[in-house]
Amino acid sequence: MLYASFERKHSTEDVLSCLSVFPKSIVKWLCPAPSLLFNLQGPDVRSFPDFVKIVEVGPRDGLQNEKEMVPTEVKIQLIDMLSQTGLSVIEATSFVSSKWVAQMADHTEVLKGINKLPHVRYPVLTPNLQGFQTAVEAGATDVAVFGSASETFSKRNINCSIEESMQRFERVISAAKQAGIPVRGYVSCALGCPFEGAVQPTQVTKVVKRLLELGCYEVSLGDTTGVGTAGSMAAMLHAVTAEVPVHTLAVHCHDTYGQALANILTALQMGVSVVDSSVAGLGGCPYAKGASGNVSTEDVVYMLQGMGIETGVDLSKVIEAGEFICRALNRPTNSKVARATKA
Ligand SMILES: CC(C)(COP(=O)([O-])OP(=O)([O-])OC[C@H]1O[C@@H](n2cnc3c(N)ncnc32)[C@H](O)[C@@H]1OP(=O)([O-])[O-])[C@@H](O)C(=O)NCCC(=O)NCCSC(=O)C[C@@](C)(O)CC(=O)[O-]
Repeated sequence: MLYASFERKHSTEDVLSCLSVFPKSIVKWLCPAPSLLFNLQGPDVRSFPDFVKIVEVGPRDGLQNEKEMVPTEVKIQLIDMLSQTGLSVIEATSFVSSKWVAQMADHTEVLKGINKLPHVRYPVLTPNLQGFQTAVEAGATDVAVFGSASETFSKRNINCSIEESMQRFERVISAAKQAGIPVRGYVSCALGCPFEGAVQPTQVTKVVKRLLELGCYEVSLGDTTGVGTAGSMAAMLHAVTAEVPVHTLAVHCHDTYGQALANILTALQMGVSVVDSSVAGLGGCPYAKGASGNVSTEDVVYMLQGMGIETGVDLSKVIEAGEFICRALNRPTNSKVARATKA
């Protein structure tokens, strides 16, 4: 493992120079755009953060793709178990149309049924004003809007163009401001689109800037189908952080191609300190066929612990929550750490 001998106190330059001893052929194999990653200099290179905020998206992103309806009480118990792990943000559900995502139709019951702890935030997805209003009636105090860097994905996922989505979000954000509710933003397809293929970093930057200008406090960059590599993550973040402060960004990596941890590590190296993940690696997007789950929370916490980076999260309790939901869904965990721990 390339980063096995890394200690947080080593400078990024040390790590990069250590990596450069690998033969070019291995480097090429590891990363299709090694020159970008290994030539990071100046503002791109930062020291790793001392603390990483983990945004748990399992109850929403993890469960939304389940074909069989997951009982509402199972969703509630999962969120209540996750609330006991030290996580400070748990995305609870989404107020989308049940004709589009039937699995989230019990959003109100879920949000009302969970035992909300004062130190935990429970954001919910709200694609439009209608969703926002229903969410507020159900007691939401934190919401998220979700856009895309790809026109085709925007149309398939939320039935409108990117420009139309921004107009919808403007209305949501304006209503949220009046209600004193913070709004997070997502940009899907930040590293590639299942319909259009490559997505230009300049296009991602444009959508991120727009969401921040509208009033989102943070924008999560979604590798929706997990096609990204350390090279494309570095290239995209290089472009985005040239235009917006890095502390306003989060990464949201699906692990379809097994690249998620490497991509997260690259993002941390470039100053990102907010990481989305899903307990047991559950999930996938119903409008991105073939996309597997998010990176598992267990694997992210394990990696960060090994690097001496604080998360405030108790790994064993997350593993317990993962075991609970995998039992309920009758399937094995996608977390390698959970599997290894059990073995
Ligand atoms: C956005 C809409 C609603 C537009 O859907 P639409 O059909 O264009 O909406 P509309 O405004 O034309 O209204 C049509 C009907 O939907 C109803 N409607 C309208 N809005 C709502 C609402 N909020 N909640 C409930 N019902 C709603 C509305 O009342 C009406 O009902 P009818 O008169 O026909 O009975 C739809 O496309 C939708 O719900 N899409 C959600 C898709 C989704 O949830 N995708 C997964 C989440 S995104 C994701 O996973 C990616 C992410 C965030 O994780 C990051 C990453 O990995 O990249």
